[in-house]
Amino acid sequence: KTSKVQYFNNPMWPGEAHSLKVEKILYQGKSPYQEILVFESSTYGNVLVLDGIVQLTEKDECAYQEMVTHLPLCSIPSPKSVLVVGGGDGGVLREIARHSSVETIDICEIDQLVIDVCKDFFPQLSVGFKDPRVQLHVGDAVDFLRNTPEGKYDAIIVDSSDPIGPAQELVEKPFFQTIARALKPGGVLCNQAESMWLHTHLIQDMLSICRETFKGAVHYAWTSVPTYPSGVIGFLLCAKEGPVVDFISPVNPIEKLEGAMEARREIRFYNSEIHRAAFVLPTFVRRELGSH
Ligand SMILES: NCCCCCc1nc2ccccc2[nH]1
Repeated sequence: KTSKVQYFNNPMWPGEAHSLKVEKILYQGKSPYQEILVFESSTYGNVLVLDGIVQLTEKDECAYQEMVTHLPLCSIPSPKSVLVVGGGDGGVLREIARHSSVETIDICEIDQLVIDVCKDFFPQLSVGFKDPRVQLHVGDAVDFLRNTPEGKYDAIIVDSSDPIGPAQELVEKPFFQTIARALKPGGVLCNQAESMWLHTHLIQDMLSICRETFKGAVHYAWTSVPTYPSGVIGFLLCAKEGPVVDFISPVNPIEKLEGAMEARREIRFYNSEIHRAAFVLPTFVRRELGSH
């Protein structure tokens, strides 16, 4: 029995649909923000679907969670305070916790039901919430950041769903301005930035907003996630001020993390070479994004 997880009319990837074989539906529900589905797939472990869009599978979540976290955190010497916007599954928290320099981890997730469901069905992601440095704020990140003091964070990670639905306002200029204000002078932002195969217009819009808002380096990076439409997803890395951070080579290599053996053993995707490679772009992307 297979069920089409993606529908042909999804505006994010019109005309495309992706299927995973469903062994068993584990949870179906609706929060005030989105429909939530969890099922056991035949070959990718448990799968989390929000409004019909695959958010993560147990098999390939590492590619996304590790890259969205370590690309920014390994690009600054000693991150101490970090904010996660979205990320209710806990995977980014799990990855941040590997950085012993980090002292405080704030997370602002709008949907409590996503957090509860992931605690039940994705224990190896929601383990991130157990770290004593984590402070959970359930609510709208736009309000949260408006009330955040200036210069509070070394790094902000926007682990959002797509800009259709609850995450629409997370790609607009005012939001990026509140992020820039909340960052410390040497601070960095990393946010989910769609697919180079499907969304170069959206990426161009985000890039130009970020180049106006952040005075430092702004680069696009990408990774492979087989269960995402087009098989890739990208990230926008922005430095609040220049020229200290260039992102291209990790100044805080993951291999040097204290207790590296422990931390590295659990890491399944990210390493310092993959970090460098992530910023290398295909020719059509350089052309369309205006290679910087
Ligand atoms: N926090 C999960 C981030 C991914 C959300 C779902 C998703 N999957 C995608 C595939 C290609 C481009 C953008 C995408 N957005």
